[in-house]
Amino acid sequence: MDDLFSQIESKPLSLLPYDGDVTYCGHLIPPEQSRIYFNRLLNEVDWQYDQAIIFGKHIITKRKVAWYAEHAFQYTYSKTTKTAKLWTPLLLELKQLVEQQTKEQFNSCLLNLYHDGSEGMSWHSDAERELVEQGVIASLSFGAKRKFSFKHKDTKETHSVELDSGSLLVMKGATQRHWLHSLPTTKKVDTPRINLTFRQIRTE
Ligand SMILES: O=C(O)CCC(=O)C(=O)O
Ligand SMILES: [Fe+2]
Repeated sequence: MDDLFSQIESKPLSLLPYDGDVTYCGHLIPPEQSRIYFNRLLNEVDWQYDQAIIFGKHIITKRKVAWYAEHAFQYTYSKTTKTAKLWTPLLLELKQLVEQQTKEQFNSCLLNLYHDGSEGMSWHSDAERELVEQGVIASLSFGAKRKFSFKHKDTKETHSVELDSGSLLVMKGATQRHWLHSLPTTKKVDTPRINLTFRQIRTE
């Protein structure tokens, strides 16, 4: 496992022209290994339908989610509070891969399971007060290739990238302050995708 990176030539691509720092590494994990990770994540993660309160209404999302961390942290978004489950060996293995590549440390991970292209995530930024300010978010994708977009909050400029299976996208610096991101829904994709966003939760 340790020499996985040295086997793969992957020059990260820089996506944003200003006000943020996003890099995309298309082939962090080779296709066959990515397929194995996808299946293991599908079977081993404790997937749940996500709940939120939006305009006072209790909503249950179509996509499934899970949240794991080094402690039973609590995290509030869309007016619902979630408690983290503790790292599993599989998630620790993926965390180690991501930490080696980014030279950063992560203490939690939010996972999303999109059953097909009819499920996505609308425009948002990840700057909840539980997160370290200007912390790094490392996003690992498996399964169906999906478009991922950024939109500047003031200029409305947009930039998109196709997130492939086994790819890593790293968002840091002022990115969350100035840019929104989304996973648009699409009729072109009829297979599932799993995404892991490794995050830095404030501990003090
Ligand atoms: O599925 C993705 O690629 C992105 C998910 C995301 O933006 C999030 O979980 O905050
Ligand atoms: Fe996000």
